[in-house]
Amino acid sequence: MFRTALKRFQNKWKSYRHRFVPWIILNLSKNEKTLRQVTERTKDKLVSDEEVSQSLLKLFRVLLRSHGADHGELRAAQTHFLSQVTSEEEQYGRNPACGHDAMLQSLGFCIDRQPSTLPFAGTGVYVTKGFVPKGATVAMYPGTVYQAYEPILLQSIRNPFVFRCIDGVLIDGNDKGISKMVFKSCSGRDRVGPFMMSDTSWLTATPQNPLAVGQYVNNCSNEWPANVCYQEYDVPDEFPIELHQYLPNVNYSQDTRRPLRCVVLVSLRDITAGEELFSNYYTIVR
Ligand SMILES: C[S@@+](CC[C@H](N)C(=O)[O-])C[C@H]1O[C@@H](n2cnc3c(N)ncnc32)[C@H](O)[C@@H]1O
Repeated sequence: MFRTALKRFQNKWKSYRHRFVPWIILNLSKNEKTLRQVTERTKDKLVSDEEVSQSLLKLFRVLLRSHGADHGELRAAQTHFLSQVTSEEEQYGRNPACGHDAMLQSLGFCIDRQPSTLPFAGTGVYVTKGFVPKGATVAMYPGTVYQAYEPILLQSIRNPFVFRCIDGVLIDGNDKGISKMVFKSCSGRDRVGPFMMSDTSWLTATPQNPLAVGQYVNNCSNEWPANVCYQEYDVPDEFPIELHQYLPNVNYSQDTRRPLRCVVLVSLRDITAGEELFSNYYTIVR
C-alpha cells in the first residue's frame, strides 16, 4: 500500500519539468487545473529560437545605441557593428533615454516590477505600456546557469528562485546573498577583452536589459490563468559578441562545453497594459 503510493508520487514528481522546488513541494496538489501539458520535450516551444533571437537582437541593438554614448572604451568596437543596423532601427532614434524607452520602441511594450495583484505573493511583473501580441518574447529569466551535474546545494537553501529547465539545467535567479555574489564573480571571470559576456545590472533595481525581470513573474491560479510560459533558449554561436553584454545569464562553470542557456517567457495570448504576467510553475511532459 505504502509502496504503491510512493511509486505513484515518484512517477508524478518525475513528470514535472519546470519547477521552483520549495514552492512545488507546498503547492503540488493546490491548483492542478492550471497545469501546462506538452506531449514531447521538443514541443514545449511556443515560438522558434529564430523568433526569440530576432526579438532579443532588435532590443539589444537599440540598447547598444543608447549605451554606446556612455561607454567610450567600447565605441570603436561597436562602430563597425552599428554601421550594420537596418533602416527599421534608424527610426527608433539615436539615443533612447533608458531601457524602457528602448523596449517600447523596439518591441512595442514595457514591463516592470510592481506589487502583485495576488495577496501574499510579493512582487510581480506587469505590462506597463503598449501591447504584447501572442507569441512575443516578454521577459527573460536571469541568473547563474548550473548544469544538471553541478553542485548548487548552498545557493539553493531557502531560495525560491531556482528554476529547473526541461533537461535538468538549473538557473538561480536570486538577486540577493550568495546567489548574487556567485553571479557577479562568474560574470567578471568571463569578460573577453573590452566585452562583457553578461549583464550584472539585473541584480539592481534598474536592469539595463529591461526584459531581465522574469524571475519575479508569479504562478497562475484558477482566477488568474497563465498568460506567459517559459521556453529554453540556447544562445547561438552567431549571436554578436557586442550584444552578449545584455544577456542576464552566465555559466557557473567556465568549462561548460555547450551554448549558454537562457530562458525566456513567451506570451500565450495578447496582453494589454495594466495586466500582470502569470506563468505556470509546472509543466508536465507526457
Ligand atoms: C520565483 S519567486 C516569484 C517572485 C516573488 N513574488 C517575490 O516577490 O520574490 C516565487 C515565489 O513567489 C511567491 N508566489 C508565486 N506565485 C504565487 C501565487 N500564485 N500565490 C502566492 N505566492 C506566490 C511564492 O512565495 C514563491 O515561492
